[in-house]
Amino acid sequence: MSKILARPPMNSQLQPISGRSGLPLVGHALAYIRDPLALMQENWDRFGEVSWFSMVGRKWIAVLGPDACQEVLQNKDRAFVNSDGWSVLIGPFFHGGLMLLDSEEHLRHRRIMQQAFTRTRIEKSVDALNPAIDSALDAWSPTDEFRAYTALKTLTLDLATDIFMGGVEGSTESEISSVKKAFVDCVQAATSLIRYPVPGTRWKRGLDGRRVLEEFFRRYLPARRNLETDDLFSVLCHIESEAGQRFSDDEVIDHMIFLLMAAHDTSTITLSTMMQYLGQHPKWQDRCRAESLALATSTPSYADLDGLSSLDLVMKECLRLVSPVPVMARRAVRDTRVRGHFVPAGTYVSVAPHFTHHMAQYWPDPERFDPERFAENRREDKVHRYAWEPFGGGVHKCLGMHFAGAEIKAIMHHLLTRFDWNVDADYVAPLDFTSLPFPSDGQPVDLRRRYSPVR
Ligand code: HEM
Repeated sequence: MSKILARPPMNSQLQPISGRSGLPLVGHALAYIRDPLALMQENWDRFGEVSWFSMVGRKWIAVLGPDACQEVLQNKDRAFVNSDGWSVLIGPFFHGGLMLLDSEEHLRHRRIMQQAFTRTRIEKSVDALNPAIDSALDAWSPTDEFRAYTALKTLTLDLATDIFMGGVEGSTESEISSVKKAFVDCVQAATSLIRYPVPGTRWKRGLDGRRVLEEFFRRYLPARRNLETDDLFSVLCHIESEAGQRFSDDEVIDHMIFLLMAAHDTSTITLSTMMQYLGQHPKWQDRCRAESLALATSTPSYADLDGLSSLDLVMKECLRLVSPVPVMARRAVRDTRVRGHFVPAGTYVSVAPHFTHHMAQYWPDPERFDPERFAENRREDKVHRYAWEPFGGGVHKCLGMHFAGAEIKAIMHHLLTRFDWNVDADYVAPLDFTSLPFPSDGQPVDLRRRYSPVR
């Protein structure tokens, strides 16, 4: 049965938001985890662009379609905040991260952090990534049931500790592995159903993990302040905005913990989606491999990676098919409107690019893997400014998107030149959306060592 969220003020001409509460206690949480697209499609069919649904005792509005997403993300009247929205999901573990800040504070931090993602810095990161990827892939042992997602997750976490922390000279191997575990605990805690620090729960492990990460970064921070190197940890200690503002020690720590999270699962799922579809479409795999081999190097520069045009089309298509951040959280801090609907102060808002990416109105045959839709002669993504929005939009648009593209292409370049792989044409990844999407079977691929690596 549908109910309205709140009655609009008299004479406002605004529509109420209709929706449904789902199962007792859990609401639509299980339906979302299993198949968010089906849940959103049902809301779209029944209620249109703006509707409400319930998640573990809390009502959220679903903002669907590019027009509605654009309105919230552009946030012209500043009625929506990130902090109160994201905090209920990940706040205790990732507070202080750029995505959880608002208004002037957000602007100040973003202006400083932008200096960490300039073209020159990304070029240096690519130079550091190449040998790290190369040596990590030496450890891959191909099999016909190789768990690609699982291996990619380890790879990207290793790269993050290398590239983001510079290995942190002086730290021991056991310290680094406890940091990795603490980080994973924080990520997993964000989706815990029990949200109290009861011993033995994911929530408690997450809180403990946060403490481990804080202590670790605080211990090594003075050395990073003293010596400027190219890793992100050191960079955050030294950058300043054009107005000369810098991060305090606490701010560096908060940002490091958040950036590890922002960079890790998002890149991993993109890579694993690319491996899946390239495994199912050998012509595309050959085409991408031919471009990579033509570079004839195992140390491609950022510009080289930029020139891998087929890989770029594949990456964009995979970001469309499986959006690493399927929904973005916001909260209304005062009464406002979305597409003519009344949104009362306090409403939790989920903006859903993943749904837009599968709308047949904008993407012909949306479930088909068709990278050419992004080619210059088609540019289906241009049909609406917010038709393709895997990196969000507005003032919180992903700051790491160019870094992410470079890292993903660098890893794919190394994979394509070393291996070929095959995935059954009928395989459908069993995606779990408990947090960011991941294939619950670890994504098996038939992986073969094909070429001796280009040196
Ligand atoms: C395929 C990979 C990635 C995807 C799809 C992705 C997606 C997103 C999205 C959708 C947002 C906006 C969230 C919102 O508006 O609430 C975001 C924000 C952010 N991302 Fe990414 N991201 C990726 C990789 C990265 C990487 C590699 C980094 C850093 C190294 C990064 C750093 C950030 C930061 C700092 C923000 C917050 C920006 C702000 O609030 O001003 N992301 N990302």
